[in-house]
Amino acid sequence: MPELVFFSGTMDCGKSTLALQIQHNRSARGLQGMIYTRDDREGEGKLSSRLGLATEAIEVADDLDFYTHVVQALTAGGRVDYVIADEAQFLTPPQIDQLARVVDDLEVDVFTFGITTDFRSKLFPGSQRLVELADRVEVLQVEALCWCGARATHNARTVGGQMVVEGAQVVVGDVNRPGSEVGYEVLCRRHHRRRMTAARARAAALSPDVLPVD
Ligand SMILES: Nc1ncnc2c1ncn2[C@@H]1O[C@H](COP(=O)(O)OP(=O)(O)O)[C@@H](O)[C@H]1O
Ligand SMILES: Cc1cn([C@H]2C[C@H](O)[C@@H](COP(=O)(O)O)O2)c(=O)[nH]c1=O
Repeated sequence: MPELVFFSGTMDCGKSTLALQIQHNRSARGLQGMIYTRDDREGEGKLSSRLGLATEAIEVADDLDFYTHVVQALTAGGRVDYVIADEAQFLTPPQIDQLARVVDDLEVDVFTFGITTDFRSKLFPGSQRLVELADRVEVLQVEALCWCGARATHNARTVGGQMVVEGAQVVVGDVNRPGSEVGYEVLCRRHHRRRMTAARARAAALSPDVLPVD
C-alpha cells in the first residue's frame, strides 16, 4: 500500500541524509523517483546533506502543483515509482494535499522530510498539514543533542549571537555558523524556554554574578 510519510525532527538530525539514502537504495534497484526541494542551503535545485552528499532536485515554488507535475511526467512517458520532498516545512498546505492525492490516486509512495516547528516552537503550516494527513510520522533515530546533552527537540534562531523569538518564520540558514548574522542552534525544550543557548550558558558559567540554571 503506498504511503505518505513525514520524516520529521529538528534541524541537523539527518533528514536530508536519509532522503538521499532512500533515493540511492531505490534507484540502485531500478526505481525512478521525482526529487523535490525548496530553499536548500546549498542553493536552488539541490538536495544536500551536511555529510557532503547532494543530488539535483526540482525546486518547488508556491505555484507548483505536485499532482499535476507528477501526472505530466507520467503522461510524457516517464516512470514515477516514488516521490521525495525535502524541506517540506516550506511547502504550502494545498501542496501537502496534492502529495496525499499522488499517494491515493496515483498509488505512488511519497517521502517527505522537514522540521516540524519554527524558532518560536510554532508549527510550520506545511508541517501541520503533514501531521494531519500523513500515514506515518517518523522521528529520526539519530538524535541531535542540546549543549546540555539532552535530546534536542527545538530549533533556536540567533541574530548576532543572541537567541530571538520574533521575526519572519522563514529565514534560510544553518547551525554551527558562528560568523553568520542569522544562525540556528538545536536545544532541548528546557533550554529553549529559558533562551539558554550554548554561548549564553558558557557566559553564565564564567560570570561570578549569575546563579547556575541547572
Ligand atoms: N563531519 C561529520 N561526521 C559525521 N557525521 C556528520 C558530520 N557532519 C554532520 N554529520 C551528521 O549529519 C547530520 C546532519 O545531516 P543532514 O542530513 O544535513 O541534517 P538535516 O537535513 O536533518 O538538517 C548530523 O546530525 C550528523 O549526524
Ligand atoms: C527553525 C527554522 C529554520 N528555518 C530554516 C533554516 C534552514 O534553512 C531550514 C532547515 O533546514 P535543515 O535541513 O532541517 O537544517 O529551515 C527557518 O526558515 N525558520 C525557522 O524558524
